[in-house]
Amino acid sequence: MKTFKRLLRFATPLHHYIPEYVIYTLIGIIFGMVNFAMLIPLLTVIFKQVGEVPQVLPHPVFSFSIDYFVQLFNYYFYSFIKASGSKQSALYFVCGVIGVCITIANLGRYMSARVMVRLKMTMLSRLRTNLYDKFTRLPMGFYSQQQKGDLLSTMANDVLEIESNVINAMQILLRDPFIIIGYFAALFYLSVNLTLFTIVFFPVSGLLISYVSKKLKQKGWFSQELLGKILNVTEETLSGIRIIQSFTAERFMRNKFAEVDNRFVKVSKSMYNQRELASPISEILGVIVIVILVIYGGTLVLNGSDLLTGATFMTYLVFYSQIMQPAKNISTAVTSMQKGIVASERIFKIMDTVESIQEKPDAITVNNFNSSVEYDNVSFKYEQQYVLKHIRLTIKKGQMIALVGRSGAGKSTMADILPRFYDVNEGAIRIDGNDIRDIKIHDLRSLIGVVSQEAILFNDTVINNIAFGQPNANREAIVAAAKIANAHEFIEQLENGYDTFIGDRGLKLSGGQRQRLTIARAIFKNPPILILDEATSALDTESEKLVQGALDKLMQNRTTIVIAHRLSTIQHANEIIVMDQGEIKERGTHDELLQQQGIYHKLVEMQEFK
Ligand SMILES: Nc1ncnc2c1ncn2[C@@H]1O[C@H](COP(=O)(O)OP(=O)(O)OP(=O)(O)O)[C@@H](O)[C@H]1O
Repeated sequence: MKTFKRLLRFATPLHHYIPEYVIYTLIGIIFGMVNFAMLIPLLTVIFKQVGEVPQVLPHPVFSFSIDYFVQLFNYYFYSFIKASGSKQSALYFVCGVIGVCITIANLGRYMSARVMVRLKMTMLSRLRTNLYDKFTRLPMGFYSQQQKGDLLSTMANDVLEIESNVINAMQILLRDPFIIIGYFAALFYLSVNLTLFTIVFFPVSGLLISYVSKKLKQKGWFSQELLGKILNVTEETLSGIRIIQSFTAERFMRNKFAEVDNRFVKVSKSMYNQRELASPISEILGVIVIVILVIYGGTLVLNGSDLLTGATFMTYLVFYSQIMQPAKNISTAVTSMQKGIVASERIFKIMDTVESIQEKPDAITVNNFNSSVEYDNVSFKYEQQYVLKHIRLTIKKGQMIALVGRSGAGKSTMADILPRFYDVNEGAIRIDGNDIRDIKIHDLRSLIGVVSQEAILFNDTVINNIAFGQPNANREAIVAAAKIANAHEFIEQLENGYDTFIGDRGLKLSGGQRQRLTIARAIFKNPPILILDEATSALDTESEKLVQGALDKLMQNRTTIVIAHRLSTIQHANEIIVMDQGEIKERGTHDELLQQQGIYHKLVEMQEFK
């Protein structure tokens, strides 16, 4: 119930929908019932049971009761026969009333459905947007523990699940109980005896249905989780298709896929089988009651009892049959509601994930970088083990610092903690003397530009990729940035120049071209502090020259941290930091380090040897 209430909050304010919905629904129900009530006069006319037309026809005095409306109908019914002098015209009159009632009832239903569509769309759109916002805010640490497929499944399937289950169920649960109450009132009006008899059936079927739905809830969790796994394998396959094909690992991946798929099929089958059970159970119970009803009521009519005429009994049965559908709807709605609630819980679990990187309420505004970046006794761990230990490093404005060391030494981690992708566990990082945790996150990140090994681009035009996040950027400035990044020439040769769509993740471009675009993006952003994470390591020599040239221009007049494997590119660094197992083992200029004959010396020798 808590989850459901929370879900409803996404559709607030509810008074924009509920009163309107109730009015339209009541119109639908009342005119639907009047429509069936017309059966009594219709059958009476057809079976020629209309008695003598009374001579005096008093117009009934208004009161809000069924009797008033029955008398009003009779008044016009008999006036009509009297005026035309034939019972045939009474038939036309009844049919006319039926036609009008059907139209109004359906109009009411349609309008109430429209209100629900409005509520549904508002709620789903807010839910999706909230989830998306959360995705953009969640820290890197969250993503290293979560699989992309699971998150995509939440955005696509769970939201859809809410659409198809919760909202439809809500629509039914807000409407059909009223239909049932309305029809029961009419049934009581028609025959108290018969109705008391049928009422016993309802709680019995209710208990059965709630038992089935409870079982369904557990499986709902499980099957969505498995669906997420299917998406994970698919996503992995699509992004690694080149490797899968070249390693001829298709069969291996297929087996992996088939394994999760089979488990999903098994769980889904059993879940659907149970869900399907709800409907036949209620149907069988329903038919049993009707049979008993027909025997009991039919006997009364056959015995000529005063309690029930043939026409009333027939109408009673029709009214009763109208209860079956909403009753069945409710039972199905309860089970789908459970399934939808499970999906909502999954969405809320993500929404409730604590954002470990928080901005202090009194965070300070920083617009420029003036003197230094300082790692002051910084220690950091992702999980149990520290991967950075007591790091002390000061980078003065305009300096270029290079981080080198074996794979896993902690170089990328050093870079990631500067824009607060992760927060340090001990010590502090300071920019111009301010602890970065005291600075507004937006301001901090605006000071820093990152060019990483993997060129991350978006499925958009060249221009929007360079001026990423700034839709109204100056075109000339963009072109100037591309020129500095050695990218202008190849962009010009693209089909639509700067307006060319570069495909999913920039797949229409070569590796070097992609990298130069990311450099152009960094140049355009023009941040005072730059992090270059092995930006040239994935390129061939020709491409590397172009990219390195672009990088050199990018680094001019900037404070730069370079993570490099190719030591030739960092010989001019103001300071080279040699890291190993999370610690700084050596530091100094290229020449100083060579003289030390330590780790750096060995690394250089190894590369020269290559
Ligand atoms: N998201 C993560 N969760 C847990 N451990 C991590 C995570 N990222 C990195 N590590 C671990 O932290 C240590 C340092 O990793 P880091 O990526 O900083 O090294 P690196 O020096 O940049 O290596 P490389 O040169 O191979 O990129 C490694 O032992 C690595 O296994």
